[in-house]
Amino acid sequence: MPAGVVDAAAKGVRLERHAAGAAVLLRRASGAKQLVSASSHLLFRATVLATLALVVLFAVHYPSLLSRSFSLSAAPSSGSPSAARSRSSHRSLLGSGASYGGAAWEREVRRSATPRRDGGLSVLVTGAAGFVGAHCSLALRGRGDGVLGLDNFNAYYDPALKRARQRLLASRGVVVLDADINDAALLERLFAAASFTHVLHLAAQAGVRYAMQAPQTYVASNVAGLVSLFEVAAKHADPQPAIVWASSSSVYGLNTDAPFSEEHRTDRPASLYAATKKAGEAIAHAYNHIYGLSITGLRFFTVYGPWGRPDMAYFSFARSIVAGEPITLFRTADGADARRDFTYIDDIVKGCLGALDTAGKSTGSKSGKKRGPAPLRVYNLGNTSPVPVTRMVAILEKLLGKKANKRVVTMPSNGDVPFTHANVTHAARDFGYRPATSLEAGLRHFVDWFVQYYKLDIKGSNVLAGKTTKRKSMAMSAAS
Ligand SMILES: O=C(O)[C@H]1O[C@H](OP(=O)(O)OP(=O)(O)OC[C@H]2O[C@@H](n3ccc(=O)[nH]c3=O)[C@H](O)[C@@H]2O)[C@H](O)[C@@H](O)[C@H]1O
Repeated sequence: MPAGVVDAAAKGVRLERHAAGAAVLLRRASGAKQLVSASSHLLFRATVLATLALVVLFAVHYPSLLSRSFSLSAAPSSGSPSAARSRSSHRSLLGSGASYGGAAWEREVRRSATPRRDGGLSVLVTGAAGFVGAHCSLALRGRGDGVLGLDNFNAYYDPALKRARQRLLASRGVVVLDADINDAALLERLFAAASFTHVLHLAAQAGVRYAMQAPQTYVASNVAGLVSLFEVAAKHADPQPAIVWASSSSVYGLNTDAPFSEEHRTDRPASLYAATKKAGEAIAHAYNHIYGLSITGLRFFTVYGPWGRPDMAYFSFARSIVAGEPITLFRTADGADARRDFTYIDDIVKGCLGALDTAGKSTGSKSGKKRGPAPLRVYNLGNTSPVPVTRMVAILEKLLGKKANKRVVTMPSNGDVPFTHANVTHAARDFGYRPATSLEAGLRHFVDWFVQYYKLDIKGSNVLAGKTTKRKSMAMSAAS
């Protein structure tokens, strides 16, 4: 065979081998492709299933977040009070979301909300585990009204104190749900479960100076939360309840006319706290005007007493005096003592109940029609006798048997106002409000409770401020 033919034949054989090899490779590649395609189908299905499972889990644990509810928060650094608050609010959403609804839950709500006397009120109390909320809830229950409380148990101050108040209320038959006023779905269910005649809306972010640290929490509670409540009361409650809510003496801001009267200017707030309360009064006007909601705003003046708020000066000073720690007293730039119209809790409770009893009915309905104008009221609830903060400290020193370690500084520009002084003639005229407790008497009641609650050994000064110990069973003054 000629060499050229042999070469060509050899090339042909090699080509055939290559072609066969390529075919094998192609078959293998196509097999691999099928494998890849099959596994990507599997992967896709697994991803879809996992996503569905996550959605189901999310829906079970966070139903409020899937509804119309919302919650604003600052971006707190971890460990700050606002971080704790935000964590707590997260927990409360879990708590309320996971547990509300169902026949047993509705029975509990109705049982707590049902009056036990003829003509009794049925009151939804927001912030019921708070200072004023707990006292008012007990007083309402004490006279036979139905009370259902809610509270988000945030950590602005020691939640253990709020839990202790909740336990006390439970022992008197008042249920306080872990719930946030921004949880619109929950509020709707509450109004569907019980026919509340009234709402006593006390849930709020309190504290004048803390507003500089956590501004968004004030907007979330005092503005968004108020709107959330008004929305549900106006559009979902049938019949609409009458609403009494906590405004503040701080709305008078830089007002210098004294005593402060409801006719005075309130357009110069000195703090964001005051501004959110003033915004609340404007929002109340709009809901009254459009939806015929009966709304009463109460301007509280520095409320104090047993079961009080540990962030307030009288309470934190008592702790510091007992612990031998320094206290800081603010003086105005011209050297005057700051003065407050300190108002005792029992007087405030009487004012709140008086406002509820005289509230007048809402005139709107779920359909959006209102039959006519509904009451829109605002009242000062103060003591009518301002006292220098230095005098308050002197009374505490006497009651605690120990001198304060005082540091006096010029009042920082942090939202504080130099004095407050209430004119209460409108509240006296409309529901007989007459404050009857002197600061000496009121602080005595406070110190009695304080010593008992924290199990303090005052005589031996053997105490640790800030330590919460197991609460002794002790009645609230408002209920006794
Ligand atoms: O009526 C209200 O609407 C508000 O009342 C309350 O605010 P205030 O009247 O500012 O009470 P509070 O803080 O106890 O300070 C009392 C006095 O102690 C002085 N004060 C305070 C702190 C301090 O370290 N040193 C000091 O001298 C201070 O200068 C002041 O003169 C509520 O907290 C608020 O939520 C709101 O309800």
